[in-house]
Amino acid sequence: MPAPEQDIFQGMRTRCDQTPAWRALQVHFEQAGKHLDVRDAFAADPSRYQAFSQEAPHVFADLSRNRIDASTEALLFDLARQCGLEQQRHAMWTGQAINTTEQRAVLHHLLRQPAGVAADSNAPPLVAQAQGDVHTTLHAMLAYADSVRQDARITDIVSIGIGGSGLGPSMAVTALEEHWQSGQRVHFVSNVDGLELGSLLRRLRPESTLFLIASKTFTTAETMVNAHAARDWFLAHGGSTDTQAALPLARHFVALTTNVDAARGFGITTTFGFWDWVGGRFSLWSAIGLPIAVAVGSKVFCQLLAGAHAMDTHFYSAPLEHNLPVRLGLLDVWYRNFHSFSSRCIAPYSHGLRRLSAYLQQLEMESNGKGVDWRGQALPYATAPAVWGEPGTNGQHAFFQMIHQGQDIIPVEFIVLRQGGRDLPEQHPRLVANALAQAQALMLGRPSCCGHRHFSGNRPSTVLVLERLDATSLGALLALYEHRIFVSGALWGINSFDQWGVELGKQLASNLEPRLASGDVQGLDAATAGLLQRLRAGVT
Ligand SMILES: O=P(O)(O)OC[C@H]1O[C@](O)(CO)[C@@H](O)[C@@H]1O
Repeated sequence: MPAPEQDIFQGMRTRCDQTPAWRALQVHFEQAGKHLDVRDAFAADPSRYQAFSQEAPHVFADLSRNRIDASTEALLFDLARQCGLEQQRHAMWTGQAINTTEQRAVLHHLLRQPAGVAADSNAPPLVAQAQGDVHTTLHAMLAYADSVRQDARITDIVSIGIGGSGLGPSMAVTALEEHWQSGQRVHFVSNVDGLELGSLLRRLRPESTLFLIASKTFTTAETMVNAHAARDWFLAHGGSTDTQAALPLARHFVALTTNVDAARGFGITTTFGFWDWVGGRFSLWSAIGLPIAVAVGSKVFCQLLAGAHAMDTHFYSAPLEHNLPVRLGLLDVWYRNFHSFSSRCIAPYSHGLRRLSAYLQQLEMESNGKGVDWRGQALPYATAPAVWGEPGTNGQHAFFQMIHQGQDIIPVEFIVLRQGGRDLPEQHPRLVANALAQAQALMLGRPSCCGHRHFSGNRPSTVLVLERLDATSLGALLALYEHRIFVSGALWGINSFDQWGVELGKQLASNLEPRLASGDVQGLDAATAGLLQRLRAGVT
């Protein structure tokens, strides 16, 4: 941790609970906020829908069914200003090392910035250097992606990576299915459970398979185990480490990593790199996005970047009062810290967005699931909610019962497309009607009925509207979520860009794996020892 005198946030950042606005919000919540009924608010204000709608690039948001009014939002904007949100945003944008526990800048927005934009005059030299490196790597990666798409010998691309090195690319490739045109199949392997890779390898031929090993560090245990298993399979089926051989490993394995040396040690000669200022969960825009570019082609990949850049510009330049990531991030703080809502449901009414919740779980919970502030001091308030969901309408027939009538209030985020996809377009209105009906039912309820048919209503939801599910809209939507998470993290005073919480489990797993073979339980707690003895029968 940096010593206090090195605190780069000195004078720029105040923790939310130490501001006058926080205390004003507490009073407002007790006196008005917790009693707000959205139905009454609509009755009192015919322009509520307009007042709580927000246009942003490629995304329209209806916030009107949330438990807020103009005075709530005004206090939340005060809170943002008193916490130094604008200064923190500027610090991120200009390349200050705001990831203080790892001493790193946070510059994923540069990955989608067009070439030729001048760096801020206050930015450290790293930024101008990074801008050049980004475009050099992007051109090389896109040229390679297009060459793979034209290579008739390659039928299957297998991307091996986990967390940020898997979730984003697999979600985006799934979402952009209508753009797959090359006829090649793109597979994603994350789990160290041999079933995932093993069942896939049974269907592949080494001469027509390209493996992309996606790992920022090139040390993540699951990815390395799977990469070595793929390598063993390749070599056992006619492949060779000799670059002159008929089936050279060097042509069928490519690395997407910041650790070029480790990739070389693995036998890989083609590496697309990125930089320590790209966090894993923010990396789909970098070389980690190569599987996306291979699936949809360079042109569509550039549209994804352009959509995200449009949202970046909005986030950086729109006044807080008209800034969609800011309004959503503030709503998240309001719900988590004043209403004590502990989860948020993501309900994309789009089959293409079926992997979005899984992606957002890492983005939000790994970023903001923290218990200490940037100085390492314990927080007296809650941070990230649990984020979960399923595409509509499937969720309606699974867990929406609880959202309508359960004891917990769970804000829902509906994501709705104005235009459906090319398949069975006549079904799209039914999908849209269901999304609208759910939001309507949550708000209106059916208070006149009692017993089992009683719906209390006043259950909050947000509706995000995209014109259609294309690369531009997707890029904007994902950047919206990235920035919204930045906003709530900035107010909570946490480091949204590290992930120390995953370290302990990794260390313990590497200690336990050899014990499963040896049966040595010395020094283990009784529960782990007991289970290890029970489970080792299956692994020896
Ligand atoms: O890309 P790598 O280095 O393999 O890491 C994969 C994932 O592991 C984590 O470090 C921890 O789960 C994530 O933050 C990251 O996205």
